[in-house]
Amino acid sequence: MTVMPLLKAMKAESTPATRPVLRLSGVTKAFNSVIALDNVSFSINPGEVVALLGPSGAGKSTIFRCISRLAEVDAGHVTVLGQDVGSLDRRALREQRRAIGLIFQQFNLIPRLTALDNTLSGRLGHVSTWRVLLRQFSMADRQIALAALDRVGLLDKAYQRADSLSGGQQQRVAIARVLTQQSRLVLADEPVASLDPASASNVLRVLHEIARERGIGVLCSLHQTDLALHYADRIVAMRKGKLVLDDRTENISAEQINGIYGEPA
Ligand SMILES: Nc1ncnc2c1ncn2[C@@H]1O[C@H](COP(=O)(O)OP(=O)(O)OP(=O)(O)O)[C@@H](O)[C@H]1O
Repeated sequence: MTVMPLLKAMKAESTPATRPVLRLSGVTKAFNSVIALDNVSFSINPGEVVALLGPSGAGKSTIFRCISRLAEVDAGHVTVLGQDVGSLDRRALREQRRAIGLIFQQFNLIPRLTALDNTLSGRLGHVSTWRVLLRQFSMADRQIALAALDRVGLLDKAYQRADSLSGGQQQRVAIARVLTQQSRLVLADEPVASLDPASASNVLRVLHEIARERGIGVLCSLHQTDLALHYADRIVAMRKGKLVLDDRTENISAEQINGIYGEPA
């Protein structure tokens, strides 16, 4: 099968469900005397890009950690793809973590591997671990990965080492990996913080497009409010552990945005 028909087939099978892919209900988390999250509730629907804003120390990283249960909540619930994260046993938690696509500020690619091999590592949840370790991927897996690289505009770089790519290109490989993983929820922790403005826009545009196309819900922490207003469907803003704004981007004024960062947190 060539790359394009496979890409269409992947689109067809990923019909968006209607229930939220992520829901936080009354999530509270304290570290000793510091209340990092104070009764935080919001949800993300399939196909929706939600920008998570807030000054340093507002609680953004803690939200990511509670979603992947790297931190246990003190109260409230986190529901990922319909499952209460807190109720999962170790095996179910491992499976759920594999279903969540992760995009980090520092790309987290394996530098000496090609763009294609890095993209193929997104098949980890779909094929046995030994196949991944020995890089024994089937032709179908390779086609899925090549289609994903094509989608992010990097098919011509498939056999180039990751460390020879620009930052923006590496981040697009990370998006291709998420596509190959066929995740329905993507957590992007400051994905464009280390990119120049043009590359940052390009990465967020691709992220927004694939969210729409595949019905993927994206939670993306950002420090650049202009990019959030341009590429996010909704903005969720935190301040001192409290959720202070949750609205569609088109309803949000410059004043509201400035208010998030107004005084030091
Ligand atoms: N492991 C920890 N131990 C103690 N305090 C913590 C821990 N993790 C976070 N905190 C505190 O919880 C609060 C929220 O921190 P968090 O890292 O979630 O903020 P943030 O919005 O991600 O900030 P930044 O934008 O700087 O990354 C801060 O006051 C922080 O000092």
